[in-house]
Amino acid sequence: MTNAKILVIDDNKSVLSALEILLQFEYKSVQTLFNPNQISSFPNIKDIDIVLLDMNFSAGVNTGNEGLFWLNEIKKKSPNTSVIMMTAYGAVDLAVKALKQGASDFILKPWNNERLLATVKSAFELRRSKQEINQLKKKESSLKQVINEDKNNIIGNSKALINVLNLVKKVAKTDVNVLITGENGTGKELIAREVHRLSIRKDEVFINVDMGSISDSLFESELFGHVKGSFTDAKEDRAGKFEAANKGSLFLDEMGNLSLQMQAKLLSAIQNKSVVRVGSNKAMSVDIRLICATNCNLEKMVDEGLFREDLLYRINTIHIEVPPLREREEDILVLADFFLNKFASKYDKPGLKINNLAQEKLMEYQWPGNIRELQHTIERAVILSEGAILKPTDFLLHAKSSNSFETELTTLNEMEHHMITKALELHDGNYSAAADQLGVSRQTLYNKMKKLNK
Ligand SMILES: Nc1ncnc2c1ncn2[C@@H]1O[C@H](COP(=O)(O)OP(=O)(O)OP(=O)(O)O)[C@@H](O)[C@H]1O
Repeated sequence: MTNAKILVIDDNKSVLSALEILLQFEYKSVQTLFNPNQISSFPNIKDIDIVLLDMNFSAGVNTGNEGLFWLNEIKKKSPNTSVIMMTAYGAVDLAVKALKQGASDFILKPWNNERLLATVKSAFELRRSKQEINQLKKKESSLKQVINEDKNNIIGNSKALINVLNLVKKVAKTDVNVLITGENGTGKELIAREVHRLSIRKDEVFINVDMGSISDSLFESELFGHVKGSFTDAKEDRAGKFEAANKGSLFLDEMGNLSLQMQAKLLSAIQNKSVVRVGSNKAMSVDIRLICATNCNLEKMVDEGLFREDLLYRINTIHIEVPPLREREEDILVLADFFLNKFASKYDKPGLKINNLAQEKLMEYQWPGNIRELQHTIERAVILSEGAILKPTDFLLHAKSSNSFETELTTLNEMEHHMITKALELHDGNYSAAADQLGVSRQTLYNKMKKLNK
């Protein structure tokens, strides 16, 4: 027995009782109305799943207009109830009119029992699917809201960041493909989400794919989907990321890690604006806004034959470069404060402050890992802190360098040589100041320089 509520409205009592008997075998609740005027006072019409509605009520009149009138009344009170029209004077144009005005289907009298039951059954299934779709839509939109609220907290007021955000504002609405470059941890993903949030697609999904973590063998299935049985682990049909992002934005991170073979497959999907699931031969069109990101120099990779030039042209209609944190010093303490508050509340340590010396230490550091490193450094300091004031020793920083020359130094002598040169440059050749900065006496500095033949 199906758990559905049916209402039959007809001015012929023998029709009402025949349908009541027939439908009661299949459906849990069957109610009848002899006079359609009772619709307005009918309790809980919104709970009714299916209405079977006669088209002609006044004796002698058979234009069907009464039925259309009551159809509208029911739809006004309960838009999601399915209404099946019944008439003894079946005419295609009347059926089309009723369907156009929102009826789900049409039955001719005298009816065939089996056909009538099949019509009611499919109308009920349609109603159930519509209810599920509505619920899913509500869920989806609240999830999207959570995602958008959570991720778009771009902190900082440096000129470099403001320039980036201004560019984002300009390009977001245009729907062109965007390439975001910058060192690791500079906030490329955050910028990509901002492009989406300010775009015409903001109410649709933002799908994020880390290209660096997808193996060549799973690339097509992950991005384009697969059909059941197309390979051993394909237990059921699955949509790929392109399909999932349809109507929204697709963010492809770590683009520099793609093999040439994968680049070719990606290019074809982008060019054709369609994908073919693995194991299928049917192309499905997709409407996506592509946002790509990388910390690699793709132009250089093109010169070296490691990246396809045609793919680069496709993805970088607009190029946004996110500057490293060391080039936007004004943001360091603002971000540090932001993360301090965030983690102080997360770890229940209210009122934490960073003292001046510690602030200086944070300002002087080069932040090779950029904002992600700053975030982790503050989190670690908050977790390990014992007092309310965070001091320099609370911040564990790596050697003060991020530049490749320094990280390439291999011997202690090379390192000493480099540090002494840097200190002298910084203090315009003043030995005492340089020695002070290096934490050695003036004499030790002389001795070391002699040893290094400086
Ligand atoms: N301006 C900012 N304000 C607040 N948080 C930021 C900002 N920029 C980056 N972050 C945070 O720093 C972390 C790293 O940012 P994100 O993942 O966007 O960087 P990325 O450049 O994409 O890194 P990767 O290249 O490693 O993928 C994230 O937790 C992000 O929320």
